[in-house]
Amino acid sequence: MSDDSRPSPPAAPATARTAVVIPAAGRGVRLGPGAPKALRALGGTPMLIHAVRAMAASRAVSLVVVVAPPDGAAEVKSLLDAHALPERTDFLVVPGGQSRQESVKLGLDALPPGHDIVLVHDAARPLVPVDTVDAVIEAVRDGAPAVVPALPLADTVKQVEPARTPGEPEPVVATPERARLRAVQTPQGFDRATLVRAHETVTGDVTDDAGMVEQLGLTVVAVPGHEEAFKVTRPLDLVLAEAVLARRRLNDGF
Ligand SMILES: Nc1ccn([C@@H]2O[C@H](COP(=O)(O)OP(=O)(O)OP(=O)(O)O)[C@@H](O)[C@H]2O)c(=O)n1
Ligand SMILES: C[C@](O)(CO)[C@H](O)COP(=O)(O)O
Repeated sequence: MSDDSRPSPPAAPATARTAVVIPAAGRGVRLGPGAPKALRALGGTPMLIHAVRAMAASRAVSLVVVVAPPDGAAEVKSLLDAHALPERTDFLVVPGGQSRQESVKLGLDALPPGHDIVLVHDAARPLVPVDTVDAVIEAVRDGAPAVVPALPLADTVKQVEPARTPGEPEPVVATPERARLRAVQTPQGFDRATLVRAHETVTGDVTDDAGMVEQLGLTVVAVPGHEEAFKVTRPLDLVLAEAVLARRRLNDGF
């Protein structure tokens, strides 16, 4: 942990404008062969478009920056142009990098001034409800420098000594108390200056942006996540996403 002892930034004011960075540059190796994951169809529409619409559904969001596969920025721009999106929201597309962390940084670098709250949302979480997005924004407006949507776990979690050879039995070394564990989702919300500082300061392996803020020694808070905000990672997740979408369409009557 690198606590540089600087004070927490002041709370973003209630009028602060919100921008979203959507890292969408991953290949989707765990989903199996095919187009980059964000461009694969869900209910006939690219997963990325669902994620963009989910973010733009919040009236607080005025800008969405999509971080495209490194050689796919033109294709992503065409996709955004071809789909109906709210007119009150601006869209930017930038090419991404080799890791999620690098892609988020490239998205942050492209943000124009005037947005004091920044959300980071995985393109791979296409079905997050707008209430979850708004709850994250509200917690940042209320003064938290970093906010994660989170859910309690259903499984017991074991810490193991990872096998040197895949498939070998792995010794269990600890069982963390489940009641204190949470599975965290996106969008994760930040005071912009805090997130920029985290990406400029923290190096090494991190799996989410809030973890980088923790390494600055700042407090990250969790708000309730949503079961439909799950990440499409493996083939079975896509089956579940199709089912959730079909149920929504049935309920909405189209
Ligand atoms: N170089 C990368 C890697 C990932 N991502 C994005 O980060 C999000 C979460 O990553 P993940 O679900 O792991 O996606 P992939 O990296 O595509 O999946 P995999 O690890 O199975 O290849 C996704 O929206 C993905 O597009 C990105 O923008 N740039
Ligand atoms: C950011 C994240 O979605 C929070 O749960 C997750 O850590 C991303 O992991 P991935 O392996 O890059 O999909």
